[in-house]
Amino acid sequence: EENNATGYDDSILVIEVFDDDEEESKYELKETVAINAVLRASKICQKVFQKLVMSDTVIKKDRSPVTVADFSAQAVVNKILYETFPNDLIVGEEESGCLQGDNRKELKNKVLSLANSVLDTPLNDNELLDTINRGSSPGGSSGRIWALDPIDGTKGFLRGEQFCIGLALIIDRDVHLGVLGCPNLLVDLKTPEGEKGCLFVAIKGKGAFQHKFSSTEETQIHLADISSPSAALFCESVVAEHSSHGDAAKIASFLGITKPPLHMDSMCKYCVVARGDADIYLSLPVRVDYEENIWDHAAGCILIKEAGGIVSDINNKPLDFSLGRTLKTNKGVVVAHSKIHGQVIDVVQQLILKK
Ligand SMILES: Nc1ncnc2c1ncn2[C@@H]1O[C@H](COP(=O)(O)OS(=O)(=O)O)[C@@H](OP(=O)(O)O)[C@H]1O
Ligand SMILES: [Mg+2]
Ligand SMILES: [Mg+2]
Ligand SMILES: [Mg+2]
Repeated sequence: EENNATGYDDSILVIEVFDDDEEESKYELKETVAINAVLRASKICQKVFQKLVMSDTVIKKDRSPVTVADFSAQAVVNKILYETFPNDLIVGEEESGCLQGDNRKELKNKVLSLANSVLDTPLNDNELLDTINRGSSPGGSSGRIWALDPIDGTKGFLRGEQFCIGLALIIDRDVHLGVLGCPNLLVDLKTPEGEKGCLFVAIKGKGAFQHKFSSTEETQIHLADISSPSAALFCESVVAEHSSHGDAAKIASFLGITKPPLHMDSMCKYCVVARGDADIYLSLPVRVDYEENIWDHAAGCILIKEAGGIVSDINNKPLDFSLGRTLKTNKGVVVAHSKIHGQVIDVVQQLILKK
């Protein structure tokens, strides 16, 4: 009934939201809260997609798109985190600037009713912007910091392709938890007509797991066992401005890779590598001045580590999540099974660093 204001369709809700008080839950509080928040945000994205109109998307200062779904997903996750962990910091991608001003009232109202359509305790008009802006923490090297991408791969979302809701908990510079909701990702890539909607959970020292949105049953996931990079399937961004497709093609050819790359938006790339559907993920700098954001990598990074892989930058340095909102000392990302990561890095260094 809360949806009347938006007219958004509530009939495509397939997610069975994890219950906070589910007794047999094997997850700790921080894990249950993060899963619950990501599933509710995923639900918003699923139900809004069919109804999106042009005016639901705004172009930000950096010329990237943001939609009502990104804002309401961030509001929902921030609200749920704050209810249980009021002292934790949040580094979230979005801020409320675009929702302010008289000409943005309609947009703001849509964001509010969408958020409230999945929240148990609704936000009021005055709370919305502050709740979104709770994601403005500068980050840093101590304490509990959540890294949130309310929609990673907004361009993929708008195309009806891959995107994800990414949430990670960083404690004293180390990622302890990663939760990724991928509403458009096939549960099994080999069954294209099959079910879509996957939730990934990685807990430091405990492994990486996948759930279907339609069930709370989990399966542990691992990278595919691979001994030679030549047999690898590699994935990279759809968007050539985000990752150099030319450099990736050269690296692949040097490694003897013959399979064409899998183009996919968002941290879904980390997910498909983590569960063994692809073997390598390359994000290769296009611009020297671009700093990667922590919310674009933190959840994916722990997922890969817990599934048996290695994540580094192109210089083979681990990603450093303790330096603020961006990965100031890292360039690009190279993900692969621990057995072949070294070989991939060797070729990356020969080809990219010497150009
Ligand atoms: N220049 C540049 N270089 C690298 N990455 C960039 C760049 N510009 C943007 N972004 C971020 O890429 C996020 C989407 O990921 P993609 O799957 O398109 O690309 S990538 O694999 O991360 O390169 C996308 O995240 P969302 O904005 O959440 O969609 C951007 O934060
Ligand atoms: Mg964005
Ligand atoms: Mg992103
Ligand atoms: Mg985003």
